[in-house]
Amino acid sequence: MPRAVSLDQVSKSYTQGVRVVQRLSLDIEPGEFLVLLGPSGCGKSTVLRMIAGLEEPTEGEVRLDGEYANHLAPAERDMAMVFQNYALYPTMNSRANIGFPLRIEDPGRDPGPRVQATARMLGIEDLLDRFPHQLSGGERQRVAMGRAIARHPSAFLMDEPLANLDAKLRSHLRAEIARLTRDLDVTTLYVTHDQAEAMSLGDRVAVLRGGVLQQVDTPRTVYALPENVFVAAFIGTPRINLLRGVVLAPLDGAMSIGLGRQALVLPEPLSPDHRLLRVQQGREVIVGLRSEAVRLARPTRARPGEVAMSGLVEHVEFQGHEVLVHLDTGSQPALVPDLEAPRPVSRPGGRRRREGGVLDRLRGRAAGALRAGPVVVLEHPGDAGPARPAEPLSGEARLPGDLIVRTTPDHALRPGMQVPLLVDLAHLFVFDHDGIRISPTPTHLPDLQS
Ligand SMILES: Nc1ncnc2c1ncn2[C@@H]1O[C@H](COP(=O)(O)OP(=O)(O)OP(=O)(O)O)[C@@H](O)[C@H]1O
Repeated sequence: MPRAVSLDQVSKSYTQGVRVVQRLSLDIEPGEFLVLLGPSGCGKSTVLRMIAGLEEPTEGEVRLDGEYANHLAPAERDMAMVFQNYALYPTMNSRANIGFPLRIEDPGRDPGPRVQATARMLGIEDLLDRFPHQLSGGERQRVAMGRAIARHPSAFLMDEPLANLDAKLRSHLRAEIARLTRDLDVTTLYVTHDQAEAMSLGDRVAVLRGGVLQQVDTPRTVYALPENVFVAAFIGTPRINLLRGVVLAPLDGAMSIGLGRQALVLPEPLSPDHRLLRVQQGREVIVGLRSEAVRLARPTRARPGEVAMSGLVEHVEFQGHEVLVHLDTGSQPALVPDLEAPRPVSRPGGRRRREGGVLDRLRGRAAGALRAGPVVVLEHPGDAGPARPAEPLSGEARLPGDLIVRTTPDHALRPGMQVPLLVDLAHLFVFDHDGIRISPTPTHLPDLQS
């Protein structure tokens, strides 16, 4: 039977006063494939290890099928773990590696038939007599999977199992893991920092930042309705364009969002989401435009809901089937500091290291504004001392230009060209200065009690 796994207000501190996981609540349904996604050091493995019983929560409850389980030893939890480094016994061949947990579980029983059936399922029958050093990385990971599957556990806990493999093998094994877990009808918690992996595997994706859960939902929803700017920036390639804007809502004129030298004029009649932006009049916001929200086309080609802008080509990135055009539109990018930075979320003595005056003030103001905790992203380079570039996401460096647009390779584009753009306002995200989504309307309103 697949297991229900619940975390209720779980926190973990390794050092007094430093919580690497903060009041995390999460319910994983029996048979569900849930991916825990976040940058390095955000506490993903710690969560997995607490569920496995390898770490004890400092506060809160782990429940298995609704039963309190904090005190249960790993062996009593009926779960199997698969790690990034395979963790195979070097002196045992694949047959013995896969059969090992079966022999521990029931020394009197011959593990042979179960090992053989597992190997057949994974297509590794011809590898059974080989030792780990005689296997490639992908083959080793298959054997490690076999060892986890053979026991017929009620849950799989996978910690970046594909991280050491090349891209092609990764995508192949990803499909295999999806098929296997579906066929075996087993609850799976899968840890990764690779958003593409998370999106392709998960029934739901839980995004963690600094030990705090930001959002948990289906891949489609976290992409289409990110609750805050961190989730928006972490999910999707190329990374969402985030621009600093100001809401302009004159009583006697059209509403617009000023973006430096240009403005997005919101078409009349205003949509319900855009109407709600009126209360932000005069306030600084963050505008999020995924690359599919903007296209290179003349104003005369505008479809309903599209508004015109223009941009100066700064850099053209040829990718074969498409081209990424980096443009200067005269706006300022909103940076997302610590997107990738591993760091403790609090320090002994209570206060965090000072990272910049405005940033700290905003972070304080945002505290408690969202169940996920503070998500402050609007950086004022002028106020915060020397400007710090945003941390690159998964190696993706932010190249010149404030807007990246995807287009087909048949456009002859060169740096220095001024090009017309159409922005589809149906794909416009607006986040407030604390980084919380205000348009489309948030699904979770701030909890004023907390
Ligand atoms: N045993 C430990 N003792 C002290 N600190 C620890 C211990 N294990 C983890 N940490 C710290 O806890 C934080 C979260 O670590 P964790 O391994 O859970 O993150 P992660 O998101 O899985 O990172 P990665 O993707 O890099 O593996 C990090 O700051 C890490 O240094």
